[in-house]
Amino acid sequence: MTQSTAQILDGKATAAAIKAELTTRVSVLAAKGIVPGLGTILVGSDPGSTWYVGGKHKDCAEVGIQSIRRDLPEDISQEGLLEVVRELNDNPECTGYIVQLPLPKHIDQDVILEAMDPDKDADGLHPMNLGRLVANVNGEMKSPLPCTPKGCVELLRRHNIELKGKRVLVVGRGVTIGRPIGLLLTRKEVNATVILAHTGTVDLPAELKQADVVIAAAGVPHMIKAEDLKPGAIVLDVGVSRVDDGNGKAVVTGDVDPAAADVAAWLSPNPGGVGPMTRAMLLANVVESAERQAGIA
Ligand SMILES: Nc1nc(=O)c2c([nH]1)NC[C@@H]1CN(c3ccc(C(=O)N[C@@H](CCC(=O)O)C(=O)O)cc3)C=[N+]21
Repeated sequence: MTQSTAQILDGKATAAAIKAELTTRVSVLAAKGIVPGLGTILVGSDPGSTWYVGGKHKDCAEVGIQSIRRDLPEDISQEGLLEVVRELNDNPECTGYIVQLPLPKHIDQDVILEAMDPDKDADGLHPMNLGRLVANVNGEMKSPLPCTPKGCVELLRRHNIELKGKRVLVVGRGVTIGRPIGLLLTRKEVNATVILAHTGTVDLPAELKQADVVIAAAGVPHMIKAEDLKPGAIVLDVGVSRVDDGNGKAVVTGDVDPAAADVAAWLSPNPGGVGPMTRAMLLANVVESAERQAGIA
């Protein structure tokens, strides 16, 4: 076995630092009589989703954000879910909210996301906010950004890693990461060159070999092999899969083969990398939106 050489992109420590900063900003808002409130809508009782939603409420308590929870049965109708969406749109205590994904198959995710008030969209997944991200390549973004892409950019920025002029390969075209992240990375303040690979890509190893930066967001356990990477690459392992550990216990597994640590210059661990950053960026979106509503930002 060769020795691991990659430096760690520590999402856990970085997220803790961001949460401390957000706690201060929440107390500034509190002094003006404003309490940000995050709503969550969870449909069904998938253990993974239930765990994520629980984590979001814990995070809120840590930084002083109020949280509002709507747990709904798996068999709720689309109209029933829309009613809850409208209730949170109109609820003044809820300054931002998320609908936990995935939704059950009988519900049209696009209809639900479009029914949200874009100003309360804490995930940055409303088509209005995704559209604003498409339209704006320069200057300050005044609308919420998708949490995981925002977390990736922030994780690199806080490790002083510049992407200007670098060739970035994004693997995966999902709406929460793969499709929006290129829009962020090609903004003028980042200036990366981005290639988006997906299951229709013909020669993924050839693309990987040329990439200075790899953002692995396919959700396929260990699909990115160490031998395919360019030596010295910067690798963000974003995919999350739950895999049986052989003893009937589910363990979180990323998209990147652990041996990548011998080839990459920087590697975000999974767990402990982009996941905690996603959670921190959700809190940041809630605070930023409350600041905008208060006329501070
Ligand atoms: N509307 C919506 N917004 C989301 O942001 C969203 C979603 N739906 N559906 C599911 C995915 C997944 N996701 C994660 C969040 C945190 C960790 C996280 O903090 N993971 C820890 C612990 C991992 C563990 O032990 O389970 C870590 O990486 O260290 C992971 C994954 C948000 N998602």
